[in-house]
Amino acid sequence: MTTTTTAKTLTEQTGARTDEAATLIGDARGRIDALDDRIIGLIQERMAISTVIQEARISSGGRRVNLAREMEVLGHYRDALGKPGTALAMTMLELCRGRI
Ligand SMILES: C=C(O[C@@H]1C=C(C(=O)O)C=C[C@H]1O)C(=O)O
Repeated sequence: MTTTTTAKTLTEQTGARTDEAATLIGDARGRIDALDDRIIGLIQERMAISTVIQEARISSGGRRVNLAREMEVLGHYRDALGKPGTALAMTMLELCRGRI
């Protein structure tokens, strides 16, 4: 079987109907990709700090999870981003301390 790959034009890649809109979208997507890389890096940094806290608490005889603190974190995200912020924070907490 032979596979032929044809490069897509910027207009095809973006769904725009004009070259002007395609260029704007292409540039803006580049900025979004850069932001996503930074966000992922920040989440990884948060995971590492959260692990330090959890290990210190467990080593001291405590539990991995502290629900009162998690309520504060959830409230922080909800206040800033509304209901979807709560869902985002719940996913982030799961990344940081696993499923409970
Ligand atoms: C990091 C902590 O430990 C756990 C992880 C949390 C987090 O990642 O924000 C919050 C509460 C705890 O369940 C903490 O107590 O601050």
